[in-house]
Amino acid sequence: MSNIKIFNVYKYYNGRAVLKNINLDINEGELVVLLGPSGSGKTTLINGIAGIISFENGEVYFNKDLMNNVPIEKRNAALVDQNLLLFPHMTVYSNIAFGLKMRRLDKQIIDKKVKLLIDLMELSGLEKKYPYQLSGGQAQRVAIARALAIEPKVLLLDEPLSKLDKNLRRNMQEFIKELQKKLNITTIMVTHDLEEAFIVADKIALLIDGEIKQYDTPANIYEKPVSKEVAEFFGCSNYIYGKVENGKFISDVGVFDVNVSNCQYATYMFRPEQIILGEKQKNSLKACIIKRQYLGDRVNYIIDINGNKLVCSSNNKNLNIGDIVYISLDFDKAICFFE
Ligand SMILES: Nc1ncnc2c1ncn2[C@@H]1O[C@H](COP(=O)(O)OP(=O)(O)OP(=O)(O)O)[C@@H](O)[C@H]1O
Repeated sequence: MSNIKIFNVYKYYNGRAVLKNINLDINEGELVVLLGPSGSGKTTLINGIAGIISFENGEVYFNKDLMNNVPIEKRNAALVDQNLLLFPHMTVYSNIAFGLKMRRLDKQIIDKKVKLLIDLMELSGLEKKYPYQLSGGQAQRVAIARALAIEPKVLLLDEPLSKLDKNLRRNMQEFIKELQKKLNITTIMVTHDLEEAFIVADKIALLIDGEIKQYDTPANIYEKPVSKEVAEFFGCSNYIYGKVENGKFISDVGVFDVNVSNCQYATYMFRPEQIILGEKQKNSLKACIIKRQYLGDRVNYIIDINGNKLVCSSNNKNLNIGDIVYISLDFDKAICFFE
């Protein structure tokens, strides 16, 4: 197992920086997700960590060893990407054993290691099957088993589940998370799927336009985004603009007690689920429903308060356009961005 340190990494293509000042500290045994929109640099970064490409600037360390000039096969990192590239003419057993045979290990040792992996990856009974006879999820597990066979210190997964359908993908996400914890192997996984990132990650590095915008736990990155840009990436947000004076936030929506004492312009952000629909109370605000979006397990209501539109998510599905409702806002839990 290994910790990973990435320091001041830059990568240029045709004179354009596609990675800018990337810094990451990954603890031994952690699973870090590189999350970001298409073209943000995720694959470039993971390929550089694997040693498939080199960076123009910066350093990559596994433990305290500088990897920059270490060739790919000596880095002790295994990369699994969406293309899998299982050997089509080899059985499941031979595919998993391949790396071990290349290392000329004793046949009995190979057999023992492959059998352990077949158990671990829940592939029993499939040893003699060929890749074309496997389901997508089984083929993914073989690819991961093959990568793990050489006992890498670092596991690198580049969108490994992108070709699976939704249900299979969910099962494999749980599987990868459990496996990674069982083996305690330092892992970096690329995805552009928010839910997948939340399910598997110990920490998420959000990459936008070649820069890490926030590196944090899933809960912090969602609930305490450092900027509006990060907040927007993780879904719909409501913003209330105003001024803070003597511990009061004065806005078009209303005047609220807040814990911010300085006198300045501020924007408070509320996720749709943080706008709570309820009975009329002392501090609740009167609003009118102007639109509703049925989402199965919940409804998003667009409400109007004094001409301000807010989105509010609720599992009360019985409200309709035109209904008058009361909402409460917990400013202690909201994120405040100062202007
Ligand atoms: N070999 C290359 N030559 C020139 N430009 C490249 C090369 N590889 C990647 N790029 C550019 O670098 C940027 C980052 O690409 P990269 O594949 O790392 O993004 P990504 O976040 O993994 O995207 P996706 O989610 O679509 O796979 C893109 O603008 C891409 O066009």
